[in-house]
Amino acid sequence: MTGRIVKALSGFYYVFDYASGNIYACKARGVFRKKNVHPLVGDEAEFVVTHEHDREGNIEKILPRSSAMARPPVANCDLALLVTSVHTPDINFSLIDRYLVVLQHSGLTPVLVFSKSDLNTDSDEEEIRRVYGGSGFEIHFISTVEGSGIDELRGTIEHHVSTVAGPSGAGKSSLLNALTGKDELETSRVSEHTGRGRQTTRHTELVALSSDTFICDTPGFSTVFLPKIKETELRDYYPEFVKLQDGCRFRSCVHINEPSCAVKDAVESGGISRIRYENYCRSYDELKDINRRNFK
Ligand SMILES: Nc1nc2c(ncn2[C@@H]2O[C@H](COP(=O)(O)OP(=O)(O)OP(=O)(O)O)[C@@H](O)[C@H]2O)c(=O)[nH]1
Ligand SMILES: [Zn+2]
Repeated sequence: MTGRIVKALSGFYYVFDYASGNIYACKARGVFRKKNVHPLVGDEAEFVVTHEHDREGNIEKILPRSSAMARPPVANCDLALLVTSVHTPDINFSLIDRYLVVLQHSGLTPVLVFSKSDLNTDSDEEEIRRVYGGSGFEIHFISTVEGSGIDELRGTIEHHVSTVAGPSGAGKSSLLNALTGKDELETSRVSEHTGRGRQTTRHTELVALSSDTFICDTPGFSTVFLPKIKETELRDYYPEFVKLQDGCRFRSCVHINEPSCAVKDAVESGGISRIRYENYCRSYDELKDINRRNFK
């Protein structure tokens, strides 16, 4: 049988069986011993059922991973819902643009989710579309208070393993609750050992929304440092720049001081958002600085 590990706790791996939708509590001794593989939440596993009645089994094999993140520790995630509000807290374009670089560098496809749309004016949303409309990233406006935009987002994450990222107070937990139908994912659970008190350390779980749609219940990427890349690579993380770069005179153009630069021309003519471009220049300088210091 084949399924996906949705939880790891106290030596058991909980495997969601693709065929039945049942969850089996599995041991993975053979996998450890023979292959020295440490299964992760998100891994796809071949397993055998040892006790059908108790839904217990044994993992025989971990299928090849396409990716693995550190925080939260999840394998095979491919989409990141980047949740930010326009008001309360106020939008921070520079932070969003850094997130977009970090998420792509981690191998995730970012989806821009602007939360709390019940607080937005029409002109707020027009501005967002002016800044990100050309970026190629998918844009959603949602409100968990009004329940708007949630169904469209459900369509976007279908057939994917998604994680939620974004700054504090953006509405990540509220969105997770709306998508999973669970209440208060974030409320600390009562300790199973003592039966009292509040567990502060949480374990990461994937919630199965269908047999091939999973979402990680622990928001990730709470801090965003630019990845360790060369400053000349940064341009590759701005899809709207990549689209135009063949029009630059120099193939190595980083769109800053070079003459005949199609990206700079597009900023002047309004085809590329000046906000995006200025954030790019700032991050470029920052990376250049870091790389120069590390080289000395
Ligand atoms: N007006 C409005 N408020 C919302 C909406 N969604 C969430 N909020 C409020 O925004 C605040 C933060 O929401 P959370 O879901 O806890 O945000 P979070 O991103 O998980 O926050 P952290 O745990 O700090 O990272 C709460 O007071 C929510 O009630 C929304 O759609 N509209
Ligand atoms: Zn250029």
